[in-house]
Amino acid sequence: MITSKQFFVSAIGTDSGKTLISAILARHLNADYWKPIQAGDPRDSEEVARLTGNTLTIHPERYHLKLPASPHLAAKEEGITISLNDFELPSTGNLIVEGAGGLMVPLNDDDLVIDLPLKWNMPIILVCNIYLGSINHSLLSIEYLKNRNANVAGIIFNGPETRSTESIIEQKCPWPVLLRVRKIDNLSGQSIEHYASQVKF
Ligand SMILES: Nc1ncnc2c1ncn2[C@@H]1O[C@H](COP(=O)(O)OP(=O)(O)OP(=O)(O)O)[C@@H](O)[C@H]1O
Ligand SMILES: C[C@H](N)[C@H](N)CCCCCC(=O)O
Ligand SMILES: [Mg+2]
Repeated sequence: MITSKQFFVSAIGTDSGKTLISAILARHLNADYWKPIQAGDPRDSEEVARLTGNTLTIHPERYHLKLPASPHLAAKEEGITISLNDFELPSTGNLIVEGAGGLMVPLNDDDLVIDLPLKWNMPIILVCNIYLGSINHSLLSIEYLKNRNANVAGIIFNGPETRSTESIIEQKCPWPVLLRVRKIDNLSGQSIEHYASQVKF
């Protein structure tokens, strides 16, 4: 029996590199890509298509909201209430699903981004980008994943090599580091290939 590999990519915050890392993971697994909720433009789906040379299947967003904001707010602006029941996982093999912002970003008054992978029992990959303040944001996210008893495949560091930051997060994190992505000067298919060959699973 062939088992598919499906992961939900979340992060310690927005603008953390989830889209870039989703492209790397999708390339590594030859997986489809799906961004269920896009708030604002440009669309992450277009960036993943560009970075992977239009070779992968990209599933259409369930919501493409105009306002570049938290989904609960962007939806409210358009008179929409997002419900967890609105989302149906694409029926496919390997799949990378990208969240919006971080784990606790609200979809509506009750549900959060993390409720999507929990509903699907989909392993989460947490992107920890590196900046002053990211130790706290990473450890809070890790504690919250534990608190929600989430199925977590591992974490990925994104940013300048900072051993002191990475080692304290690794010490306190029960899941493995799957990849370390450094600043890429010209974001291209080639850089995606380079990192895709380094993913540890
Ligand atoms: N390692 C890196 N090297 C160069 N640029 C990067 C790197 N990581 C992220 N970026 C750039 O930083 C910006 C934010 O990254 P990205 O769009 O992937 O964040 P995100 O987590 O997907 O945000 P969102 O929550 O909106 O989906 C983008 O312009 C991206 O190309
Ligand atoms: C618009 C942005 N690029 C993301 N798609 C949504 C980020 C929501 C962040 C909400 C928050 O944590 O304050
Ligand atoms: Mg993104």
